[in-house]
Amino acid sequence: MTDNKLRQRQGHDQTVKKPSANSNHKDKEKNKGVNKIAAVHDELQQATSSFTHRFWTRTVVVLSVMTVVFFYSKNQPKETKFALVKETLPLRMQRFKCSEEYENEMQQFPQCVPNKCGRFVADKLIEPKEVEMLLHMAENIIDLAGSSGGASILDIHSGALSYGDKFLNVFQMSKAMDIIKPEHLTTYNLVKGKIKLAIAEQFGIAPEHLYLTYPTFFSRITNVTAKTIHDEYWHEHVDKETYPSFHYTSLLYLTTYNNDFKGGRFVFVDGREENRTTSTVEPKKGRVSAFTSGSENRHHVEQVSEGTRFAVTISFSCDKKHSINDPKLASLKQ
Ligand SMILES: O=C(O)CCC(=O)C(=O)O
Ligand SMILES: [Fe+2]
Repeated sequence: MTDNKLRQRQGHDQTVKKPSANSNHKDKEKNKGVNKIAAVHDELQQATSSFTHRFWTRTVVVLSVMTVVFFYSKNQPKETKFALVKETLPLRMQRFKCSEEYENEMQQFPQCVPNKCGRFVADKLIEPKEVEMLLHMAENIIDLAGSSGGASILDIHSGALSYGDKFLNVFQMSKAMDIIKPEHLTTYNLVKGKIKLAIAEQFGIAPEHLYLTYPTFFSRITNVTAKTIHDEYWHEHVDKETYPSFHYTSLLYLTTYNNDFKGGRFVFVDGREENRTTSTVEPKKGRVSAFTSGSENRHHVEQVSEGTRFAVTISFSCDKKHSINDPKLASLKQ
C-alpha cells in the first residue's frame, strides 16, 4: 500500500471513529463560536443596511431641499437697496447705458438728451424747513377735496386737484387760495430750481436746456381701495412711455417710509424675466430721487398699507415746446 493510500485509509478511519466525550465538548465550543460570529455578522449586516438606509434618506431630503431652494431663489427677483431711510446720502449716483429710445432725440436735443443715463439720490439738497412748508401746503389743500380712491394729486401749474373720481380746479376754490401764501410758491420755485441744477450737474448738461414739464404735481397716497385708474399708482411703468416729452424725472419725498406710512417704497426694476433685479429707494423727508425717464429706469411704487405718503413729482423735458411756467400767486388768484 502506498503512503497515500495508507493516509486516506487512516483519514477515513478517523471520520468513522466514534466521538469521545472530550471531542464532543470541543465541538460544542466550536459551534458556540460559530454562532457568535454569525450573530455578530448579522448585527453588522443590519447596522450596515440601516446606515445605508439613513444615508440615502438624508441624501434624498438634502437634495430635495436644495432643489426647492434653488428654484425658489431662481424665481425670486434679486433685491438691492439703493437708498435706505437710515442713510443720509449727500449723493449716491449710479450711471449706465441709455436705452435706445433716446437715439432719435440725440440729434434733436444734443445739449440735453443724456448720453450716459442713470439715477441718483440726494438727501441734503432740500432744507427741512422747505420740506415742512411744502408738506403743510399740500396736506391742507388736498384735505379740502381728495380722491375717493387711495391716490390724490394737486398740480399747482394746471390747477388740477383730485376730488372723488374727478378733478377740481384749485384756482376756483377760495378756501384753497387762502391756504397758498407767497412763501409757499417762493419755496416751491426754489426747490424746483435746486433739483433742476442737480440734474443738470449730474448728467453733464447745461441747465438752460432743461425745461420743467407737465405733469409736475404733489401726490398723497393712502391705503384706501382704488376707485379709478388714477388711483392705481403701483403699476410697473416707464415714465417716457406714459409721457414721451419726459427726459428726466425727479421726486421729492415729504414723508418717511415706516415712520409716516408703511409700504410705498419706490422700486427700480432692472433686467427682464429671469434676469430681473430690483433696486429700492425708501422715501424719506427731504430726499430727492432723480433719474433719466427712459426704459433704463422702469419702476413702480409699492402699495401703501398704512398711513399717508406725500411726494412731489417734478418732471423735465429737453423740448422747449413742452415747457410749463412756474406757478405765480397772481395766476393762482384768477
Ligand atoms: O411717487 C413716487 O415715488 C413715484 C411716482 C411715479 O412713479 C410717477 O409719478 O411716475
Ligand atoms: Fe413714474
